[in-house]
Amino acid sequence: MNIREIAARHRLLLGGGIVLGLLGAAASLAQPWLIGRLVEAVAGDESLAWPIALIALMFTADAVFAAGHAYLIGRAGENIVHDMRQLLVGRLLRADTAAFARLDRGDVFTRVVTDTSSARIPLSQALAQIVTHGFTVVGGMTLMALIDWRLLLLTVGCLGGASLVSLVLARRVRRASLTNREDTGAFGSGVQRVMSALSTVKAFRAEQRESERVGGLADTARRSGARVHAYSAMFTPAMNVGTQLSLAVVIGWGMTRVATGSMPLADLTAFVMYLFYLVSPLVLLFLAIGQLQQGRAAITRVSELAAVPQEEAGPAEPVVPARAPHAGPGPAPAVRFDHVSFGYGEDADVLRDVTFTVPERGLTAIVGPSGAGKTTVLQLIERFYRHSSGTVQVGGTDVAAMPLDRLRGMIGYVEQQSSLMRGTVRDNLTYAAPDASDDDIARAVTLAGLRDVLAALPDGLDTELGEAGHGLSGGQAQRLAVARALLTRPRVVLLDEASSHLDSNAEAALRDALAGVAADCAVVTVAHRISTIAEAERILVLEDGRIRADGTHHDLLATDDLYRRLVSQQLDAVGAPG
Ligand SMILES: Nc1ncnc2c1ncn2[C@@H]1O[C@H](COP(=O)(O)OP(=O)(O)OP(=O)(O)O)[C@@H](O)[C@H]1O
Repeated sequence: MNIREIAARHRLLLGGGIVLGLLGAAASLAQPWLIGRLVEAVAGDESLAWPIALIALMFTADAVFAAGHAYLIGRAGENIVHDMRQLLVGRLLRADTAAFARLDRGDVFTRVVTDTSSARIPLSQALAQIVTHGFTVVGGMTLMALIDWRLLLLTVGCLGGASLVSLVLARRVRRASLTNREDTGAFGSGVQRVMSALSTVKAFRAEQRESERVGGLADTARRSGARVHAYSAMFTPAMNVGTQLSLAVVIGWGMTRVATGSMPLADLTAFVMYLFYLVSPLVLLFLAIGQLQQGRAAITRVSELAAVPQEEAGPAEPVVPARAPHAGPGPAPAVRFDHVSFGYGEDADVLRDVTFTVPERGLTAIVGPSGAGKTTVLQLIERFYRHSSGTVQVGGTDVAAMPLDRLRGMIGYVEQQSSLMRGTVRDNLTYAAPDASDDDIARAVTLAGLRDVLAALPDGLDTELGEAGHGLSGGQAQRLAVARALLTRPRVVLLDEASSHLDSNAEAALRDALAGVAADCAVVTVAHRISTIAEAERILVLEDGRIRADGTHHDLLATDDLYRRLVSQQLDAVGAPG
């Protein structure tokens, strides 16, 4: 679905609004003509009751239709904004991981919140105004031509010049407002950037520098916004000059003709009234053209974001391979990599010809120097990225042949950085299983070694956490993330251990938790701590994107230099034998 289809979905409301607008315009166009008849009735000493009653009826109809028009168009506009926002949020949540990573968060925020609001204007308000005011202008001019075409030519001559100036201004407004939208997006990005790293800003005493930098962005947005207002502000005066000029000319020449008897006074009165009635729709028509131009810039920005590449959802049902993928005895391995290679974008491969198997149960640790590709392995299991060659299997099935939803339902992922959200501990814990029973929650909490932590919190499970789990220590947050991953009883738990060191109590709690979990399912952990490494039944040593060695802690200590080095670095870091 694209933006125009969204607008088309609300065509009934829009159409209804436009019809009411046209009826209102017709009612207002009838008024000068009726006033002309009133002047005739006064001059002819006829009854005034009918002309006055009709004029009152037209005023009332005009007001009622105008109110109905504004309501229906406003409502259609809000519906369009809502649908655009839903479309964008849906597409962002299902965006391809690599494409999403390239987006600027602040700019995305501006597009979803502000640009959707502006994009509604050309699709509802400006569109309706162009139709109804266009009708009033054309209708008014036709009636004026019927009264006196020579006076109309004079009027068009005076107003035409002003209209040309307004059209030029409309184009300038569009360009200025596009720049202003970009500047506002840049300001949003600047704010987002500092807000997401506020403690870094404080720790490096960069408050003043950042405040000047973000202030500079706000100033750029102010200046381009002022330019939009400067051009917009010239619209009405430009039209006013045209109107005043045409009024002076029409009254001057018209009165001369009335004096010579070649034009009835009633016709001149009606003509001058049409001229007055025409000015406001004409100004609004040009303003609507300006708004249309401004809104087109917003539609472009919304459409660009809606085109963000989407993650492939995989087949609706698992594809049954011709040959059973797992031919060996016993249950299928939890995870299997078979000659897998992968690179981010055009860059060189980060993983090269990686082959390993993770058994159905137990703890498998992945170790290796920084940048070796450990986190990337976990991300390929989750299918955040597609590997370029080889096969990745989870539970004996190729991940490419599985519906994405089912694949991720089999996995519990604990990220390296705190992945908690603002909300209560319970909200965070039950994120993947909102209907989890109290028993299931208690089990996950116990397995993750969180019972004592929860007991010490002021409101237990209902304690409110701040942004990114603010209110818990790093170790507690990590164990809460483990409990969350366990709640759905996944087949495979992926844990990306933070490289920072927890205190020894927290470390022991996490180690016990992992041992408990690994008795039930497969745990694959990127391990930095010697305590985790030593606990693992099997260790994969990754170096520069390749599996260099695998085996138990003791085997590897005896056979692999890099492993010995990694372990001794860890021992140095913790200052105690593992
Ligand atoms: N989103 C990404 N886009 C491009 N390159 C990336 C991306 N993520 C990681 N890389 C690169 O891939 C390589 C492997 O990164 P990865 O995060 O898997 O390493 P790691 O072994 O987990 O490192 P660490 O122990 O420091 O967390 C690195 O060279 C990194 O620069």
